[in-house]
Amino acid sequence: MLSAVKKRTAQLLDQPDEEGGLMRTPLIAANWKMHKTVPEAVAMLRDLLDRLGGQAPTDRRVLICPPFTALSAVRDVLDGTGIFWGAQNMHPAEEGAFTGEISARMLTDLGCSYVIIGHSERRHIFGESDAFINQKVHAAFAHGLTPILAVGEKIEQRRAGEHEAVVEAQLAQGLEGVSAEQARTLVIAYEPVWAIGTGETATPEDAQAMHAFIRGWLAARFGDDVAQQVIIQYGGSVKPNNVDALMAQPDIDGALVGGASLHAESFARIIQFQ
Ligand SMILES: O=C[C@H](O)COP(=O)(O)O
Repeated sequence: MLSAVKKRTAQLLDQPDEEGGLMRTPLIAANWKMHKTVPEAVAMLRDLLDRLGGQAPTDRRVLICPPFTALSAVRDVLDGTGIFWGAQNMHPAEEGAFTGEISARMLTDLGCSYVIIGHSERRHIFGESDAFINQKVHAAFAHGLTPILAVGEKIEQRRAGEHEAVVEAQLAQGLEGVSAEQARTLVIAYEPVWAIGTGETATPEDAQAMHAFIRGWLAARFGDDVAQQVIIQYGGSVKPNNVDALMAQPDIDGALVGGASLHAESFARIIQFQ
């Protein structure tokens, strides 16, 4: 039945649709990575809000993940606008001698709703393991943060036909010990590593195929009803000129946007996908 699941946009967030079915509210997220000072962050968001008429759209969810240093200022600008803010990473411990790290408590103290966990740059540049990522997922849930678990294969793994196996292993290990009730609120971001920051996007069909595979895995692990509620974002060179085709795919429920989220004009257009 999963192939029959249609993405539906809601007039009111998180409400059952008119058919009594489950719906997935699209989630468009900005991952600013290591970009923007506080004044730059504030200026971009004011520009973005102007372009959106001062408020988040009601039929899709918008999330900004700035660097830690800008979170407080981002909260001050976004509070009351309906746009969410979150973090790009966190440490799984409550607190302690972890120089340079940030805990879930610190993020919720700043009003964060989401945290990106297991981004490929954390996995491949900073050597984060699936076991460590799994600890972060549990810590996020324990503090009421929604984890955005990022998964995706490298180009050599795709060429070798290993992409589904790679993603399956990342899901299985990253979600070890997660309950069905927790999984219901989860976000997965599929980001093929070869498409990140390269301008090379997966075709809508290739992305859809992997998203359907991920939803099938979630259904087998947590049940169909849970799988139908999980938001699965695509990330990797999402731009104004390709977002519509990507978002038209039935299992692509949102976008995790890097480069094109840094500028108000391009990010506003992505938010306003058709
Ligand atoms: O988290 C975002 C992704 O890494 C995508 O980045 P990109 O849009 O610059 O390719």
